[in-house]
Amino acid sequence: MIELINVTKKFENKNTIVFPNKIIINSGEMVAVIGKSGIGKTTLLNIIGLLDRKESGSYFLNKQDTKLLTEKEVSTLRNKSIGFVFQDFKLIDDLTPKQNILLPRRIGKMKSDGDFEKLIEIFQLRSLLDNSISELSGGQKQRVAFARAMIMSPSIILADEPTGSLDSNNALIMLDYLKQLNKMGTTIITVTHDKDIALQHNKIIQLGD
Ligand SMILES: Nc1ncnc2c1ncn2[C@@H]1O[C@H](COP(=O)(O)OP(=O)(O)OP(=O)(O)O)[C@@H](O)[C@H]1O
Repeated sequence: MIELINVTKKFENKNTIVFPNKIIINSGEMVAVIGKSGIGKTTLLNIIGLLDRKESGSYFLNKQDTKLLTEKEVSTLRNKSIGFVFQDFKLIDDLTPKQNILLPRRIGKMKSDGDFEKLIEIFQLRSLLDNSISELSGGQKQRVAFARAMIMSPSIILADEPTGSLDSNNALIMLDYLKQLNKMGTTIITVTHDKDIALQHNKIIQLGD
């Protein structure tokens, strides 16, 4: 369970974002975060994903006050429990798609490849595994990013505009992947500009008016 109480984020240049007083996301929910450009959607994902810990207010993750976690605890939690799909994918160009997908397992010093085979089937990546990242289309990069986000079987997936660079057909396929994951119990939090995509989630969090 994710619980944010009176959270605000002040950037060094004094930009301040005030989030709703209470944001509660239960385990197993599939939630869309919407709101106009610049309102703070990505910032919210960064806070929930513990990438940004300099917010004020309280953030409880599974009843644990995240302010009390050490940096080491945070990086273990992030690697094991939270999968990110970033707006710009953040794939590593010097690694192949296969190496990118397996990177969290290597960082976590895991000997097995986990669900690698299953994920490359789901995301139809077999023929691309040893290509260069720069040769991939936006949609292909997005599928690699998803497989990497899921390789640790995280309990939470945070996806920033996961359908942003896809045509409408592939956007629906991506949404289906998210729904399948959610059916298996994964909490999904999707930032999206697309009202139709948002309406396919169980809950919508609107930032701003
Ligand atoms: N590192 C930073 N330093 C200063 N201001 C920042 C920083 N990151 C974000 N901001 C500001 O915080 C606000 C929220 O940014 P954020 O990226 O979270 O918005 P968003 O709702 O995700 O926007 P978009 O839909 O355009 O992606 C914006 O006004 C942005 O300029």
